[in-house]
Amino acid sequence: MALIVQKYGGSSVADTDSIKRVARRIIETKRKGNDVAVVVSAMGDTTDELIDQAKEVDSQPPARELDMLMTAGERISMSLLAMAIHSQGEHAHSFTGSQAGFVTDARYGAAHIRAVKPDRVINALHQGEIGIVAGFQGVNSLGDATTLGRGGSDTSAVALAVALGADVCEIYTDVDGVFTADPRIVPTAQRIPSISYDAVLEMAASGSKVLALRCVEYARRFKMPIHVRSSFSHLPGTIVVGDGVDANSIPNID
Ligand SMILES: Nc1ncnc2c1ncn2[C@@H]1O[C@H](COP(=O)(O)OP(=O)(O)O)[C@@H](O)[C@H]1O
Ligand SMILES: N[C@@H](CC(=O)OP(=O)(O)O)C(=O)O
Repeated sequence: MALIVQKYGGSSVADTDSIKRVARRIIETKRKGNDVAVVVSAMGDTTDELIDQAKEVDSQPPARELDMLMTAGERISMSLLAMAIHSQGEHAHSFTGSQAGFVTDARYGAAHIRAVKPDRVINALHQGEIGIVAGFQGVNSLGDATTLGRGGSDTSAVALAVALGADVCEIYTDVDGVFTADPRIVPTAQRIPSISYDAVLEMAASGSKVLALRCVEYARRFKMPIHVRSSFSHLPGTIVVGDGVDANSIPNID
């Protein structure tokens, strides 16, 4: 079967009921016979709330401390998700960005991934477990926690998918894929069934926030297929691949 990386954004894990729902979805993919590694974002607006709290105690928080604080959001969701999976009868093991081998440069708040060495995630998969990785974070050469910039979990997911040699990186969100415009603002927007990296990069560059720009650049560089879909439905979503690649060749599209 396939090796699938699934990323669940904050909108998909906004509360504990949502975390249970996402756990069911992950287990469904695993029980179809796939190996599954998951990247998870902080619950709902947690990252914004953490930043607000930082500013309440220090109007100019040191970047190192702000990153230390922000990485806590994803640690909450990753461990709750591992527990929800456990309670539904499967084995899961959660990892911080550092534990999952995300080595970055030292730019707090806007760190760039230098290397991904996910040995512990690979071991978990070999044990038949589901690996859960905190998105949006890594560790610098000083051993300090770093964050990748807002929306950085998409990039974490593609980078993990590339490092694991996954067959597809599925990005789960709260809309049914990539649309011609933001479907929450433009009700007549149409879902795009499949789209090239270049076309989605143009959309991201012109302000569409459905996928982070760096995540698409990373996917294009390593030819990693991305499947954008809703965690609230089983509708087909949007496949993002290079020109000439058959979108139907991507696993787990039903
Ligand atoms: N072209 C587009 N297609 C789909 N969604 C879009 C588009 N442009 C903007 N969006 C918005 O992106 C949102 C999903 O991104 P985001 O809120 O960051 O989700 P997540 O928490 O899953 O990362 C959707 O709710 C939608 O309003
Ligand atoms: N939690 C981080 C990282 C992230 O990517 O979140 P989301 O996947 O919910 O956009 C942020 O809010 O920026």
